[in-house]
Amino acid sequence: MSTILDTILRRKHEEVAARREQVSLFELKTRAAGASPLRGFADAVAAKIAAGRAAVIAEVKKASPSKGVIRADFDPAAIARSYEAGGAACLSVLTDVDFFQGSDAYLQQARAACTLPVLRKDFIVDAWQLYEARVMGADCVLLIAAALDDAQLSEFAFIAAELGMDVLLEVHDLDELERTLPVPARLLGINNRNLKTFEVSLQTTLDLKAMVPADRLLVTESGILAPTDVALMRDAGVHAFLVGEAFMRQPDPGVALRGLFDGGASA
Ligand SMILES: O=C(O)c1ccccc1NCC(=O)[C@H](O)[C@H](O)COP(=O)(O)O
Repeated sequence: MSTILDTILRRKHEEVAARREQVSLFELKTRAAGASPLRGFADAVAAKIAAGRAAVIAEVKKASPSKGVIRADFDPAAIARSYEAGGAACLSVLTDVDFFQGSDAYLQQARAACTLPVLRKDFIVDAWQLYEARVMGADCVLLIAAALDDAQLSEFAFIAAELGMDVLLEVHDLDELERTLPVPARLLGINNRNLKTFEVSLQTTLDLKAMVPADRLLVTESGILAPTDVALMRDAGVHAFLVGEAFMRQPDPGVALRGLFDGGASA
């Protein structure tokens, strides 16, 4: 049976094929060489943790396949400024159009409005998208183990590194975690959301945590909604968080960030 992830990936291949018709890889590589200077994404996460704080990767997310529209009044620049004031380490900006109502322009607007490093949150299925990510200003890209084979994971991580970008490698189960062990990436995300069923369980991070190599920065992703969720993770030694919905549903996302991470402990 086809899952939502299968549907997203099928559509993403079509979308990238259409985009490649518009801009050649050669042209994109030329543009990438002149892209805006990199902001160290993994360094920003590591710095927060080294200071004893939670490292919050705050997501700019208008809608999702599981929840529909999350934030109708959507101003990426204002959200980015609010997140920076609220103490975020980094931003994550959805650029997928069809399933998340995201946009490349949203990433550019958010990044231009603050000094934070930015993750391009999308479904990377083709190396071409890595150059595209750098051209639009991304400092980090997401590589989802469930969406890529072993060779692609290694090749895409290598190209991202050549472009100077950090990689957030995302896994959801032990098999995926083991597949990522040979892949060079500082950030290892454990997604609490099963992308095939939408089921969310924070237990996913707690179960896999012990198998994550000590040299990776572990990021817990999805379903962090309450201070008790933050405390559960921090007590288990997890100090980096990717959070979207909990902030996007509040009038001021940066104030919500401070509230969720204990009145300023993340700032
Ligand atoms: O959010 C979804 O519904 C979704 C569905 C299918 C694939 C990916 C999906 N989300 C991507 C994410 O991983 C989250 O946006 C991110 O971790 C933040 O999660 P949350 O704090 O629960 O908004």
